[in-house]
Amino acid sequence: MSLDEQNIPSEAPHAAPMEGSTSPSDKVSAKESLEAVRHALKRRSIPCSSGVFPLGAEDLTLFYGKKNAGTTHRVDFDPATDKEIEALAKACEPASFGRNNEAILDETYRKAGKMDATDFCTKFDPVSCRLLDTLREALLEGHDADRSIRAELYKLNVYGPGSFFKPHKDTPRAGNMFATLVVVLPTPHKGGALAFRHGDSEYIFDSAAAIADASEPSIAFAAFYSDVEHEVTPVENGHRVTLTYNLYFGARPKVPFTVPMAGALETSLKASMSSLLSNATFLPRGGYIGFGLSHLYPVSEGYRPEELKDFLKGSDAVLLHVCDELSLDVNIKVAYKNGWEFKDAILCDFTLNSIDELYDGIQSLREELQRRGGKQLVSKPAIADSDEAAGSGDDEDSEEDCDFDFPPIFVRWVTPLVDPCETKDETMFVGNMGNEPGKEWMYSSMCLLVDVPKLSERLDPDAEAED
Ligand SMILES: O=C(O)CCC(=O)C(=O)O
Ligand SMILES: [Fe+2]
Repeated sequence: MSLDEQNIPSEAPHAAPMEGSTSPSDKVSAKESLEAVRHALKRRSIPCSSGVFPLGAEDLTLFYGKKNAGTTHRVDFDPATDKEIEALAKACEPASFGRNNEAILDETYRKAGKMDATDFCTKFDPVSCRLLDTLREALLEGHDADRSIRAELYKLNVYGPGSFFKPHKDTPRAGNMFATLVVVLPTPHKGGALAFRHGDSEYIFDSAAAIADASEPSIAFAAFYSDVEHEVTPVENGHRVTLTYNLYFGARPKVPFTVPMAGALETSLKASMSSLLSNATFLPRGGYIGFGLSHLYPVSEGYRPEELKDFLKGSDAVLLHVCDELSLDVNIKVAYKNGWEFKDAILCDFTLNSIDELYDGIQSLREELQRRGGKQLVSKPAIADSDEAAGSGDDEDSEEDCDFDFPPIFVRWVTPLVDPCETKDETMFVGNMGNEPGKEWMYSSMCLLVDVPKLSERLDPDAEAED
């Protein structure tokens, strides 16, 4: 089960499975099928897997010390003494955060100690203790479940009383970096919960309480897609010691190890999409439908959005898989927009970076996007109110009466484009805030553009287009 698949309510709007059907559905309206597709994809659950993992002190021994400092310290969590933890806290440096390329020290935003991975060594290994195996099922889709995940140790952090880290997304460092793992070591403390936000949902994981309540010695863990907004709430007492890992997609095995299983999301999405596509009132003459992806994805200058097909997360990966199963032609596009509205967006199959530095104002950006082949987006409702009543099901994608600077592309949106800067805390601009400076890779809002064939071809895929 993917992180996004958890908590899928069983009550979904009615959608008749139409797989294998050769006649148009007259029982379920296109609107109902569309609602069922939207319902399946709704960002209702937090893409996070968290809990406790039983582990003895012998697996947690920590050594630390600076190069050429002459001394190395050892901490055993059986349990560690206050003196040992205080010494560890003292050996840390103040943790900065990233705003674009800048490393910023600002204790009103992040108050914690950090130790770089070069200055410590831990016996804890998420691979050999099988924590990563436990997480794999939640992190990867059924069809990806035998894919390898590489865990790169990133930092050790110590949060003393009053320490916290305000909302941010974790800075992307590569196209295949997709998730973060936080491991909370068993030291007595209170507070320092991890709070996550995605879409309209919020989830709080009180790791301190989880460790205290565990029936056997345990660490606490939380693994989440790195573009999911998260924060560490203030530590009330004691010290919260964490190890963080960046998780990367490994290569897919050439021959699958296991027979892939469809999850609940895949099953309901495939049924509702099949139902929609076989409805005679839905786009009888064909056209593009767009799905704003639920997650943000790292892109860098010159990156081709199509490369992302290998790195989609959660429900986005399921959506692509379902489109493939339904033999639909799918492209990934990036949307560049003017201001905070997508109404003037330009859809591109190339990416730019450092926009503000490279282009002098929005007009020259538009010109550059046009020069590179970007298309002016004309958004349309997936089903116009009049469509089903009129029975025509598709209004003309007409250029008449419209004033286009350059070639338009007409898209009917099933799910909206996500604003990369959306945050619950409107006093902050989290779009460029990360846990590390860096602008080489930036999160971008992407969409799947699906080319829906005309009705006769949908119902009989073997029939050649006659006109
Ligand atoms: O320590 C934690 O729980 C999370 C820290 C974090 O969010 C980060 O390092 O980016
Ligand atoms: Fe973070």
